Formats: sequence, structure tokens, C-alpha cells
Amino acid sequence: MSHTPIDQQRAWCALAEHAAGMGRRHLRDLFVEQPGRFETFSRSAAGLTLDLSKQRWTGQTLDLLLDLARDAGVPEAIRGLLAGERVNRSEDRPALHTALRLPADARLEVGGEDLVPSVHATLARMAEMVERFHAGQWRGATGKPIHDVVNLGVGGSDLGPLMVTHALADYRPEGIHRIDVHFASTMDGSQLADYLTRLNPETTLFVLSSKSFTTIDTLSNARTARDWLKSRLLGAAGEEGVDEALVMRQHFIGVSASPEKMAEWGIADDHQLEFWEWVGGRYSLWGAIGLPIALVVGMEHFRGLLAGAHAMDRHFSEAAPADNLPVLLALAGIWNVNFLDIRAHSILPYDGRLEYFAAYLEQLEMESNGKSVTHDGDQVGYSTCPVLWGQLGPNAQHAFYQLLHQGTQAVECDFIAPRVRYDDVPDPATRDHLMGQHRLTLANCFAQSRVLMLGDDAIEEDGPRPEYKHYRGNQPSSTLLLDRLTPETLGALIALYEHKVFVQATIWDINPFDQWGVELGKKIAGETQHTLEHRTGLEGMDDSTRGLIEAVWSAEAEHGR
Ligand SMILES: O=P(O)(O)OC[C@H]1O[C@H](O)[C@H](O)[C@@H](O)[C@@H]1O
Repeated sequence: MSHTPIDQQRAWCALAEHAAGMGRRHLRDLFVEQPGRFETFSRSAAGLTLDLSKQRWTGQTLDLLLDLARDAGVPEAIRGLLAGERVNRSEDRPALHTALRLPADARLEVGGEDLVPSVHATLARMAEMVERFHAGQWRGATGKPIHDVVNLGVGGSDLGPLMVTHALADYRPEGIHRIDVHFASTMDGSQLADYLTRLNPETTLFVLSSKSFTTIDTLSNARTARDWLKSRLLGAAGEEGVDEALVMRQHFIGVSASPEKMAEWGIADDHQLEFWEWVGGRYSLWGAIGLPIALVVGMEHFRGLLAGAHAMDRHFSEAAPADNLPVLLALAGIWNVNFLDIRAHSILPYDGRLEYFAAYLEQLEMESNGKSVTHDGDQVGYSTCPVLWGQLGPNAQHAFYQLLHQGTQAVECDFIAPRVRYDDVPDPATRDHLMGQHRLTLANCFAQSRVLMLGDDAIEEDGPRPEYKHYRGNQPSSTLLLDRLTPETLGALIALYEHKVFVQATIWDINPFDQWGVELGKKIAGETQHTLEHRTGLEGMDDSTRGLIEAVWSAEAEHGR
């Protein structure tokens, strides 16, 4: 039996009425009317400070949103998620990414089995592998130590490791055999082809990362990599005893939830790292999919990342909703999307190390909450996930901030920056310059959120101003300060967003852990590929697709295919 949709429940209706009463009240007035907003609307946990005072809301708004969270069953949902209930209902399984970061002495019984020992057994296997690489003992088929590792994966098997290895590149341990890690995800092979022109096959290893081990993008890159290795290392190298089995064994590691498929592909048993169906792809960087991260920062820092995420998990589980960072961040989003009609959300990190953070969040948020059917199978009558995009804030200032300041779209922004950076640079002259650059960056970050909030009022200017110089302001934002960017705070930051997504999904009554919307495209791509290759089935296509396919065929004919 379907329950009453959330938008027909008391708390939602009270919020709708409250929003109507607030009209188009300007953020600058809210700041005038309510002194001490920073104090009122900011909270800290796990090395992060979240300032929500520039949200277009009041204390009463937040109280009503907290009522909404309670009525939607958020506290019970959090308990269910962390306890391993089957929260992913369409696939009938739990979503236990939080189990991947439990400490070794914790217990988590799901279906009569304690999951913690197997999680830590995988970490131990990763540690052994990482140690071999860092000791220069993982050798290619011709006996030379592996120096370059290329991760072949896409979506959740690419974006998390890519984002984190980039963010934590400063944390490379010293005194080890250096491993350079690269990422190739695109099915067209262009990223991989570029690496293949530059890397030495004798010292290059590929990690095939794919939860399903059926993703065509990854498997076609994997085939290209295998052929490249074989053509370069077999015979041509003139080495005695270098056979195909040795090449496969020394140059490939597989990471997947399907050991059978890894074996079928030819990954040696002891070079397979397995994870579980109960870890969603976009939530998987905390386990074996994180191998590239550990190869860059070492196991100690990888465990630091897990510890930071676990600190956020504990905060999520223990803090009261009114002090709970993920709950508050989620409620700010709900307020913007569902009551202020703000359906665009920009992620703006002010730290070059977080270059891939927005791309990572685009998958996390939009693949999780880009849904329109409730758990009961009903169509939702309200908006869910906003369109989310982003880029490094300082660069975006010179690109799309124009739209934020003077365009016609209302946009919510998340500004993210570390409080301190470069204070540990050994050379004092460079240190001073770099610390100055960091302060410059922070000044820009704070200035932008201030101008977005206040508009013209951010500056005192005499005389009238032409319309084209007018800034209307009133764009809401959140600011997240990391004490500094470390494995621990990065872990906490990612976990914060994971949990924010879950809280929003709970309120919207949708499943954040499946992604059925991507399946049809894959099926139709298969059929289209068949037509392109075999020149049959064109009659069944629509006129546009037919025209496009014929354009390809005529180009191929011109080039003699
Ligand atoms: O890890 P894999 O099974 O190769 O999946 C890679 C990606 O592809 C899919 O199409 C999904 O939309 C993503 O959620 C997933 O992360």
C-alpha cells in the first residue's frame, strides 16, 4: 500500500507556506535582521567546518526542515543504512560502503556474518601488493620493476580513484620505488592511445577496475592494452622465456565483484582483488577499487582516508539532526530545490588539488538521485536532484561566474577550501609566496560568496550605475572549510557528500543506490553498433539516426573502407 507522498504531508505543506511567506526576501536583509548568522548556522565535525549562513533561510526555516526530516524517517533510515538493511530495494541488497571504513576491532553482522574480517582481509591483500610495488619487486615479464600503472575503468571505477590520487599527490611516501598512476576511461581509446605512445611496456601494468567486469568501455581498453603488451613483449623484445602467460600474469591486476569474469579474461587468481555486490560502484573507492590511491599515497595514508570517512560516519550516526553536517547540507539542498525552485547546483573548490572533485560529485549526486519514481513505484510530484556541475572556483571565475552573477538562473553554490596550506614548505621564501597565494585564493573564495549574496551592496559606490553593471545577489551558497587537506579530511568530505545524498534520497523517497536509467542506452548502443558494423537494420532506425549512420558510411567509403 502506497503511503502519503512526502509533498502532501504536514511538514512539507508547512514549509511551502513558510516559503510563500518569505517571498523573495533578499539574503542581505536576512543578514541585517539576524546578527550572528555565522554562529547560528555553522557547525564543525571531523576536521570540516560547514557555514550555511549564506543559505536563503531563517532559524524557523531550519526548524521546519528538521520536522520534514523527522517525518520522512531520516533518523531511522540512517540507522538502517549503517546496520546493513536492504536499503537498495530495487536490487534487494544493502549499501554498505560505510563497512569498508570500519576499524578492524569493529563488528558488523549482516545476515549472520560479521563483515569486518573480510573487509580487512582485502585491505591486507592490497597492502601486500602495494608493498611489492613500492619495494620495486613487482616486475614486468622481462624482469624490470613496474613503474607505471594505468587504471582502466569508468564511472565509479575511475572517478573516485582519479579524484583522490590527484587530491593527495602531496602525500606520496618518501624513500619508496615510485609508481606513476594514470587513468584511462574513455571508450574511444584516446586517453589510452596517448599513454601507449609514451609508456614502456616492460614497466607498465594495467589495473582492470570494473565492479561488473562487463563494461564495454573498460573491456575494449583492456583488449587494446593486452594486444599492445603482447605485440611489444612477445618475441619482439627478443627475451627468452617471455610467453603470453607471463605477460598476462605480470602486467594485469583485476578489481571486480566477479572473480569468475576476471578469471575468464585471464587475470591470475592471486592478482585478483574482489569486492562485494553490496558496495555500489560510485561508493567503492574505499576498498579494492582504491588500489591506485594506495599505490600513490601508500597504505598508511589510504587508511587515513578511511579513518576520516569513518569519523564522518560516526558523526552522521551520533549527532543530533540539528548538528549533523550531512543532514544540514541535505536540508539546505531540499530547501533550495523544492521550496525556492533553485535547480542548479555548482561545486567550486578553491584548491587545485580538488580539480576532479566536481566531476566525482556529478556522478555521486546525479546518478544516485537523478530519479523520479518512489520506492513504491509512484511518479514523484516534486523535483529531485538538481543539475550539478562545477570546476575549480578560481578558474570558473574567469569562465562561468558571469552567469552566477548576472544570468537569469538561480544557482546554489558550494565553496570548498582548506584553511591553511603550504605552511610546511621547507624553503622559507617559497613558503611565504605560496602561503600568500593561498590567502589570495581564500580572499577570492570569500569575496565571491559575498558578492553572490549581497549583489551591488557588497560595494559602496556613489552615483547611479548602468543596468549592465547591476549585480542582483541573493544567490545562496554553502562554504566548507577543511582544517587542511589531508587523507583524513578528504575522507570526511567525501563521506559528508555520500550521506547528504542519502538523506535527500530518504526525503524524496527514492533509491539512491541503483542506476536503471543508464541501461537502455547501453542496449541501444549495442544494436546501433551492430548496424554500423554489419550494415543491416537501418530500416528500423529513426530518420535522424539513419542520416547520421549514413554520414559515417559515406565518410568511410571516401576513405576506401
Ligand atoms: O565498475 P563497472 O561495473 O565497470 O561500472 C562502471 C560504471 O558504469 C555503469 O554504467 C554505471 O552507470 C556506473 O554506476 C558504474 O560506476
